[in-house]
Amino acid sequence: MDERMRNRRISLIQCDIALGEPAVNVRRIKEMLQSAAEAEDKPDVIVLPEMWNTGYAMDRLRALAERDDMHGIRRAISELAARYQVQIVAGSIAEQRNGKLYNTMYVYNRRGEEIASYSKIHLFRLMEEEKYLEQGKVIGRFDLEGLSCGGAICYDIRFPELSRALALRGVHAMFVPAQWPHPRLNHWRSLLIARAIENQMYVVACNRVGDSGTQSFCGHSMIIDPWGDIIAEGGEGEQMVSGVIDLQLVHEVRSSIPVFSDRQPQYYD
Ligand SMILES: NC(=O)CCC(=O)C(=O)O
Repeated sequence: MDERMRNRRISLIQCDIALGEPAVNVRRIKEMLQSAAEAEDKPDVIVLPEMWNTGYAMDRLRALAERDDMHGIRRAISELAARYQVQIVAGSIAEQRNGKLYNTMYVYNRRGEEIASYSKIHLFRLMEEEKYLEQGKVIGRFDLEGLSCGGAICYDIRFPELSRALALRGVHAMFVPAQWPHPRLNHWRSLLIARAIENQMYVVACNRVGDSGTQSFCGHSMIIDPWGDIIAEGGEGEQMVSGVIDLQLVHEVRSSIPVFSDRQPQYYD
């Protein structure tokens, strides 16, 4: 196997988000994407956090959420992916489609083509998502140059059924954009590690930092390998968190403990 296809460098942009300021956020994210893509150790994949265009400005979301590319978000990310020939898991954005609001992840290949989207399935009541957002109805699967990937957005990681459904569809790496606040840092870290161990897959999770209203977001973006070891972890400030993932390790872990052949689904429902 081509070594570059096997080992991939991933960079997570752990950043603050300006509440209800899409123009500010788009400008900052474009700058950060550009500097990530121009880094000496250029990543194969760049990952962004959840709802990075608006933050949780829920009561103003109908006016602020992206519709008809009004802030040029999808076009801008696509152009950056193509210009730097880098793959981008563009976190998620608040968007309006057919009059409904969604929290949606978009994914771009090195040619700037939009290859997948996933709208958050499990809406988080503590941040009033269920009042304002429509839930997604389809799980998110995509392929990054031979790496079989899945998407889960923040609260989704509390539902092991979703990551297991992705694993059963052959996923090797689950990407998790998030806006996860204190005081639940231990849940964030433990759930991500558990999802990686139980599904024997990489978990690549990009959280935001900074304060917004009463919330203080805890960062600690992480790349976790299929054995559950943390290969990169951020602190609580703005930073790039980078690491290399190796598809071969997924196969090695899955053959050392054959969890998928030992499942007994006839007893689970
Ligand atoms: N944005 C979210 O989905 C937050 C989820 C969260 O904080 C949790 O504890 O779950």
